[in-house]
Amino acid sequence: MANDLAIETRGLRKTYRSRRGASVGVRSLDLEVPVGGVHGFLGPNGSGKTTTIRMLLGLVRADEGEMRIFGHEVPDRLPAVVRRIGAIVEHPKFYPAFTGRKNLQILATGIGVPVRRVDEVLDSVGLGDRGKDAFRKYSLGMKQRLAIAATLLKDPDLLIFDEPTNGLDPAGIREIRETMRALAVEGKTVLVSSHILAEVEQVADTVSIVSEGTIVSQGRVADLLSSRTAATARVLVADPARALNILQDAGFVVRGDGEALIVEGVENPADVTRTLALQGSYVSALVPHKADLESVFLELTGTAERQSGEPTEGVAR
Ligand SMILES: Nc1ncnc2c1ncn2[C@@H]1O[C@H](COP(=O)(O)OP(=O)(O)OP(=O)(O)O)[C@@H](O)[C@H]1O
Repeated sequence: MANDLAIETRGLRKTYRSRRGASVGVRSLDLEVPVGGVHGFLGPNGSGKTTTIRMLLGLVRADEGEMRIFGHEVPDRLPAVVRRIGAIVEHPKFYPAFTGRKNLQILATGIGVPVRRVDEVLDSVGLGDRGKDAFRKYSLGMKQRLAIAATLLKDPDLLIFDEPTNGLDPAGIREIRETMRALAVEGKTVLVSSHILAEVEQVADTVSIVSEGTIVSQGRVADLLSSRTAATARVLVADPARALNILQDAGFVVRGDGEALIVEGVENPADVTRTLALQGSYVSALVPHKADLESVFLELTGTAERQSGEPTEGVAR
């Protein structure tokens, strides 16, 4: 297994059994999360993200497969690596009447972390000047950032956040996103699960896309997109009707789209501009049509959450 991975799973399988029958949590799940940066763990509801995270943290037992965190086999070697992991899996409990700072001081004392660390972690999540306010006065986004601050007390190398933006408004989502980005800049590895692609797309360096309990694609966001770049170009010219004929005569598959032309199967955009220029038709703009992560996600998972009217940001469950 590779050393440059913060998390690695091989052939992970978990089936939940009850009197009502069996339900597959994950099946042959091979996850690879590189060290450093934000990794988006993406998939529709029920695709197995929480099950995977709970298995990694030793909260649920896998039926089959291997898991490693920073090279340590888990759950067997979890004690060796647990100090390097901070996780939010469920809503953490804080005392509503105590200030954010007081809540963290209690936690720090409980886990043997120097209390001076509290102000550092409040600063890290942008709550430095709100630490003296009572927890009950916090917005949902601030509550969630306090939860993130709590996971930072031990100064872990790996942070695992399961749907951290659930229930937050767009401003809260943005704050969490900025917090995750800042953690990645500090050199941490952040695994963040979400079923709302737009939340993760802007912040993730790498992603894995899970569908029905198995990984259907993973890697750098840029690579995932470029591997699926449709070789289609949108071309603007002064005289589209004439340019359309020129390109058709040269063998291009082309159609009109209002003032523009859409040219399919373009391996090299310069071929289009050269062909037109040779006939005295000059291109004013040529925009390659790239796939976005949304279409890749929909294609791979077969879901259409946004198309069914679900908001791209905000509460979604
Ligand atoms: N405790 C459980 N008992 C029985 N089935 C379960 C249990 N937990 C999860 N499952 C099933 O396992 C599958 C994966 O669920 P999981 O919660 O891991 O998905 P998820 O991707 O985290 O989805 P969500 O975003 O809705 O939390 C689902 O079909 C779910 O119904």
